[in-house]
Amino acid sequence: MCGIIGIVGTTEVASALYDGLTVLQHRGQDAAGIATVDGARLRLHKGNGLVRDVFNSAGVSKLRGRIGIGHCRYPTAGSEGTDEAQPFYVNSPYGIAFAHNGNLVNTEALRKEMFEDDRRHIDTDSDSEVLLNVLAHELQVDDRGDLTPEHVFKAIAGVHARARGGYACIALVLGYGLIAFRDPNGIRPLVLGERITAEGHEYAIASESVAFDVLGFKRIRDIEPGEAVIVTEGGELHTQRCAEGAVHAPCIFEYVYLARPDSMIEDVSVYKARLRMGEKLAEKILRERGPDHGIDAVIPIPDTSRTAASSLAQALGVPMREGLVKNHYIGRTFIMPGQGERVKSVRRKLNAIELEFRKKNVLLVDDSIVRGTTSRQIIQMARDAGAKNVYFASAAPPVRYPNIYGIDMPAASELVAAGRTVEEVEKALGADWLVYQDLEDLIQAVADGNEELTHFDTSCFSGEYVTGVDAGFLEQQEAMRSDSAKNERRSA
Ligand SMILES: O=P(O)(O)OC[C@H]1O[C@H](OP(=O)(O)OP(=O)(O)O)[C@H](O)[C@@H]1O
Ligand SMILES: NC(=O)CC[C@H](N)C(=O)O
Ligand SMILES: [Mg+2]
Repeated sequence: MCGIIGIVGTTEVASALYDGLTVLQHRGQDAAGIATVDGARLRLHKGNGLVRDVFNSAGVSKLRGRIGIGHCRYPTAGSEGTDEAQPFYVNSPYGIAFAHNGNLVNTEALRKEMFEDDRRHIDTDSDSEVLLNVLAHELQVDDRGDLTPEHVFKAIAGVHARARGGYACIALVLGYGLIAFRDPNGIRPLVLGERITAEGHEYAIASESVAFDVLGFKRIRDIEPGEAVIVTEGGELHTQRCAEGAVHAPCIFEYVYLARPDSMIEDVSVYKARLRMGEKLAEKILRERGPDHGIDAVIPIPDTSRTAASSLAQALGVPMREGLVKNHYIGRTFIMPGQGERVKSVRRKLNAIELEFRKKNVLLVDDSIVRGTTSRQIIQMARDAGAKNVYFASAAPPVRYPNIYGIDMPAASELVAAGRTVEEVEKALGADWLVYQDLEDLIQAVADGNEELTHFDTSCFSGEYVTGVDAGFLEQQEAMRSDSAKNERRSA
C-alpha cells in the first residue's frame, strides 16, 4: 500500500499535497514525491525517505501550480531505489505524471507487450511504470490531440482489459487535468472529495478520507470499482464505470492494519470496524476459556491494535492497561523493507511498564501477526517484566498466504502461521495461549458497517486470489521478493 493524493484547486496546491501526504505517511515510509503543473511545465520532486525528509519548504514552494498529485511509497515491486519513487512521468502522447497504489500480477507479460508490440521502453523494475505506459498507450490509440471524456473512458477501459491486480491510480495529464481510476475489483481504496472556497469549487482524490479531514475537504464518496473520474483543469467533473461485472472485493487488511482508524473506506468507519473486531474476538475468548478466563489485564501492542483491544477488554470485563509505550519517532515496523531493520526497531520502538506485567496474567492484543517479528519480542518482554502468564490475541485470522495486491508479504515461508497450526504458532511465538479471530467474524466486523459489501479480498488469510493468478506466479514472487532475495540484491 502506498498513499496517493491529487488536487485540482483554485490556488497553489503544493503545500496541501505536502500536508495530505504527511497524513497518508502510514501507508508508505520509503519514498515520496509531488508533481504539479506550472503553466505548460511539469514540476516534479521526489526522493527516498519520509515526506518531511524529501521536501523542505523552499522545495515545496518551487512546485508551482493549482493542479498536482502526490505519492508516498511502500515498495511491493522492483527495488527501493530513488528511480522507482513516484510520481512517474512519460511525455507521449501527453505529459503524464502518475501515482499508483497497489500491485499488478501480470507485470512481466505487460512489460513484454509494451516493449515488443507497443514500442515503449520501461526504464525500471516498477510495476507502476509499466501501468503508466499501458495508460499512455491506451490514450494514444485513436488520439486526435484533443482529449475528451469519452476518449479517456475508452482508454481506461483498455487499461482494465490489460492490467490485472490491485490498482488505485491518479494521473496528472498536462493541459487536461486529473484522471483517477480504480481496479475492477476495487481492491485498493480511493475516495473523492470537494471543497468550496471563495475562489470556486475544488476537487481532491486520495487513498483515505483522513487526508480530506485535515485539508478541509468534504468526502463525497468512494470511487467505484472499475470507475474512472476526470477532473478537468477547468474544474469539471466526469465519471464513468469503465469495467463491469467484476466482484467488488476491497482489501480487508485495510481495516485490520493499513488504514488510519479515522478514515472511512467503502462507507465503513475503520475505527468502528476495529471495535467490532475486538467484540467478536472477546466472544471467541469467552467461548474458549469461559467466564473464568483468568485474565487480569488486556494490554494492546501500540498503535494499531489499540482500538480492537479497547472493545475486547470491555467485553471481557477486564481493564485495558497501557503496558507498552511506543516511541512515536520510529515508523511502522511492518512496512520496513528488511527483516533485520524490523527486528531491531520493535525493541527500539516499544518499551514495557513493568508494574503492568509483574505477577499478572496478561492478554496481549495485536491487530495481526504476520511474520511474528513483533509478537515474539513483545511476549519475551512481557516475561522479562515478570508476567505470570502471557496470553496473546490477534484481531485478524492467521496470515498464511502471500499478499500480491500491494502489501509486501510476498513469501509464504516468511509468515509465521504458514503451514503451522495455531498450537504450533503459539509455541513458535512463546505464548502461554494464543487465539486468532475467525475469518467469518472479521468479515462480519467490516461488513456490518455497509450491508452492500458482500465480498472482500481476504487472500492472505484464505489463499483465494480474486483476480486469479497464473501458474508459477506465487513462486516467482517469493523468489524475487523474499527478504533473502532482497538482501542478495542489496549486497550485489
Ligand atoms: O507479525 P509482524 O510481522 O511483526 O507484523 C504485525 C505487526 O506489525 C504491525 O505493527 P507496526 O509496528 O507496523 O505498526 P503500528 O504501530 O501501526 O501498529 C502490526 O500492527 C503488528 O503489530
Ligand atoms: N504499496 C504499493 O502500493 C506499491 C506501489 C508499487 N507497486 C510500487 O512498488 O511502487
Ligand atoms: Mg503494530
